[in-house]
Amino acid sequence: MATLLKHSAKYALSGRLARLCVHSRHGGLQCLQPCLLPHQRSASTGSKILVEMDNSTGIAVLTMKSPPVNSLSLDFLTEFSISLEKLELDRGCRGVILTSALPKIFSAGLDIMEMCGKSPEHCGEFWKAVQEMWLRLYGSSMITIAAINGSSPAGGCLMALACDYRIMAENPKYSIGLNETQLGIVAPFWFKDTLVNTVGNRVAELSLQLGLLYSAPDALRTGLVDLLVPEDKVLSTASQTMTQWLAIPGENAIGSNPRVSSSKVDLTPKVHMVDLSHSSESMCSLNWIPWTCSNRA
Ligand SMILES: CCCCC/C=C\C/C=C\CC/C=C/CC(=O)SCCNC(=O)CCNC(=O)[C@H](O)C(C)(C)COP(=O)(O)OP(=O)(O)OC[C@H]1O[C@@H](n2cnc3c(N)ncnc32)[C@H](O)[C@@H]1OP(=O)(O)O
Repeated sequence: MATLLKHSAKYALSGRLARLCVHSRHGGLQCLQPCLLPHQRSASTGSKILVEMDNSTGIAVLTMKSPPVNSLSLDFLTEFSISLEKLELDRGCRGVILTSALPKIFSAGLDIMEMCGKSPEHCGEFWKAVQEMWLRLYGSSMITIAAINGSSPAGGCLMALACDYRIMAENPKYSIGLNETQLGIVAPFWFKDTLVNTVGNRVAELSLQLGLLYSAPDALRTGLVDLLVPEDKVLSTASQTMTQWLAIPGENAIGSNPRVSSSKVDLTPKVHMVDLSHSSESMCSLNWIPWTCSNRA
């Protein structure tokens, strides 16, 4: 299922985002305002996300800047997906580094306020935006690297897992993991699949059943992250790593889409986005009963 979703991700725009993108073409989306910086750099900043594009390297840095904890609200997720889609459509952009402007926090995951006392319609829209974020990141044809410079529980961890590579600050106070069961909720199957793809069945099984949050060193040990570096080196290491990844042949490979790197599969649209909001494990489904769902990998 994850593979299917990944393949469908790049080309599928669900309702809200599609509407906003059309809206933006008419100049109505006020949150993304481009401005030019020296040295072939350009930047666009919304209220929650800063995108800095270096045209000489093809590397964009997408910085989450939504205090206090970069929680994934509907507005945040919408801005995030739009930003990523813009980069996806920019043929000059080949790699994206995802990081946080906030001290000590990468992302606190889904915004709890979005999940309390809201209408079913709002929940549906919110949940669709969560899916969209994941589909866009996981299915991106760009190289994606998470520069994890703070704690990253639950949905924050999912964001990092959806990237191709994870570099974390080696601060033992920072933690990362899918801790949903500790909150009395179940990580949906596609969260689970993303974790299994990274750490394997047994580690994922234990992580999900116990809702484990790993310290940075333990995250490295389990394979949840790929590299630990001193805090002040997270971003520079991510840039260096990105440069190495981008040097791998791919762009001119026979039959390849010039935008799709060698590490990515053919993303020719074949299927449309699966509406997970109607799945039995979705928060919006009438059948969604958290304690009956299994997290077994
Ligand atoms: C909770 C679920 C409700 C029911 C949902 C029902 C159905 C859902 C079905 C399926 C969904 C399954 C998937 C879920 C994925 C998720 O992401 S769930 C969210 C999980 N997130 C967390 O558990 C993170 C909780 N936060 C923390 O651990 C810490 O805050 C932190 C991020 C490590 C930061 O710690 P620190 O000490 O620096 O700061 P504070 O704790 O003092 O927090 C500061 C400030 O931020 C607010 N806040 C923290 N996390 C969130 C959040 N996720 N959403 C919104 N707001 C958050 C916190 O309340 C403080 O606010 P203040 O008191 O107003 O200053």
